[in-house]
Amino acid sequence: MTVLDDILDGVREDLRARQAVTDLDTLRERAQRQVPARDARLLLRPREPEARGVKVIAEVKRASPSKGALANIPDPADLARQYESGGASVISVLTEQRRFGGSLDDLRAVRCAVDVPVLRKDFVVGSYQLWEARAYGADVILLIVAALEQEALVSLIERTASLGMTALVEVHDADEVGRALDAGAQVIGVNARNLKTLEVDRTAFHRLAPLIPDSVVRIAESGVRGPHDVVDYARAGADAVLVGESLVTGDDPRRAVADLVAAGSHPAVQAVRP
Ligand SMILES: O=C(O)c1ccccc1NCC(=O)[C@H](O)[C@H](O)COP(=O)(O)O
Repeated sequence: MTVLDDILDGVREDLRARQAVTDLDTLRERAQRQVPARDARLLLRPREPEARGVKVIAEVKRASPSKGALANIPDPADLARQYESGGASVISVLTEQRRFGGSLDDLRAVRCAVDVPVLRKDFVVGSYQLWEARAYGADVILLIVAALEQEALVSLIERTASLGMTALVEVHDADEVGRALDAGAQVIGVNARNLKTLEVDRTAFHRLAPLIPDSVVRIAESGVRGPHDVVDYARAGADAVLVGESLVTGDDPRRAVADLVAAGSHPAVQAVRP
């Protein structure tokens, strides 16, 4: 059994428990009371070329299967405010509880604290979680190709769009890039972390980005240690980087995000983008 399989087993069990407490109709009503989802795609890839550069998606991440406990984060709303004031374009909130220490309450707290779009980062296995995400104020949802059959992926991408949200479709290899494109993904994240071995290979983005058409937003996920990695991903054509560990383990998250944003928007970086 892989780490991903193990995570998915726990996710399904926790999902059944939540479904027993809150039925879909109740969730739908809550989702309909939310303000419409914000357009994350346009923030990650602005129309004006001069506003481009590499954007930063900053993650609220307490723990991980690869590293164990990372940071205490007693007030995720405060951390999200610091990320936003450092210039993050999107805030990612890990809501998986068992391995990442996150929750839907974290998602709600962050949603209430910031104006930028919020990503629910979890292991989605069914549409109930999309309604949940919208009901708690998410604008973006992560869909991991490796965790889904193709039919489910297609239908979850469609459902995400019908809820007004943006699907960030995560891939790890060329086969998954093909599946994401066939399913209609408009935003693709290449995760440098192998979800079977947990090893980080930053060259994955360089290999897979050329397979992703220009019309699709390209995000480099995982393993960003500092501005030099942003510059490196810019060279390979990233529109954005998704960063967790290096932000939550540092002592000044606002400054750390600001440094990444500065690297991503530097004229020299713009010049090396393909
Ligand atoms: O972070 C992990 O160990 C992990 C293990 C298994 C599945 C997913 C995992 N992480 C989720 C993520 O994709 C990252 O939180 C995100 O890309 C940020 O990565 P990092 O900057 O390396 O914390």
